[in-house]
Amino acid sequence: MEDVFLETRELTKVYLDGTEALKKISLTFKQGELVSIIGPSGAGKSTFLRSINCLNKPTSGEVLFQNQNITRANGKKLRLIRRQIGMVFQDFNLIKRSSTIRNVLHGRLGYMSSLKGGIGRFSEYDVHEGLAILKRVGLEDHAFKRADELSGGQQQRVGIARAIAQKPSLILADEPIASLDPSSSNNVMNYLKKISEEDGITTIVNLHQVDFAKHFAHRIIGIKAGEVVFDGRPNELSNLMIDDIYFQGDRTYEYTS
Ligand SMILES: Nc1ncnc2c1ncn2[C@@H]1O[C@H](COP(=O)(O)OP(=O)(O)OP(=O)(O)O)[C@@H](O)[C@H]1O
Repeated sequence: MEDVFLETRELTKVYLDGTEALKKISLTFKQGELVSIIGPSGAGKSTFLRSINCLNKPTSGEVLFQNQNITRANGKKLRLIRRQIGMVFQDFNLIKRSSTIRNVLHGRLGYMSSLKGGIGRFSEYDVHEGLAILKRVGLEDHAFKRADELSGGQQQRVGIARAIAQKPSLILADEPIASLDPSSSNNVMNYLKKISEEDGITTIVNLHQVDFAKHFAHRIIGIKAGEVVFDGRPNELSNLMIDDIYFQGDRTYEYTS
């Protein structure tokens, strides 16, 4: 079991209104794998991703990250664990009026004293680092533009760059391409995969588009009504299985593979 990097044990989330979003999800993840989570709307994908770093506190069960129990951590310990986990969001979550590079350097804040971080001062080393990271996502020429002057795909690449600035060993991406056109989606997924492979970062990506999951992920996990109903390699995910994951009585979903 030594190559288990991240593990969820019977992870359960029941919201205050009684919705059972996750039902005892037990999974293990290896270092460096790119895993896509698929499933119909309301299946529990976001809840699962957000429960991993306790942004959404699980009701019961445990998350073990490099043998550290995140679910029992709090205060400084939780902050130190979270620093190793980069998040990428559907709506990018950038500071729109700030420059691209400043957004990227926000990923470094977890490494700065709160005083320095609070007034937003970055060292020459940080700026140099920020430019190098922007180069990795092909945005070095946009470093000093305002974030809201960039296209959606470029903004999401800034989101990825900000996550890398954190020097994470795990990236959690919640629907990173849901608001992008197919060409930008392809571009963003290519960068995410390249960085995950080059840096050996375990990456878990929630995706609505099954064809993107099949193309980019090493492994696909299908979640339906809070339970894992598929866990395998992209080539093991048959159309029948996709039907089974998404079928809710009316077969209204679409997939293109
Ligand atoms: N804060 C909340 N309070 C109550 N129920 C919630 C809350 N957040 C999510 N839920 C419910 O939990 C279930 C899982 O939601 P979740 O957002 O995790 O699904 P999802 O698979 O990510 O959906 P989508 O693909 O539409 O984003 C749904 O039934 C949802 O309505």
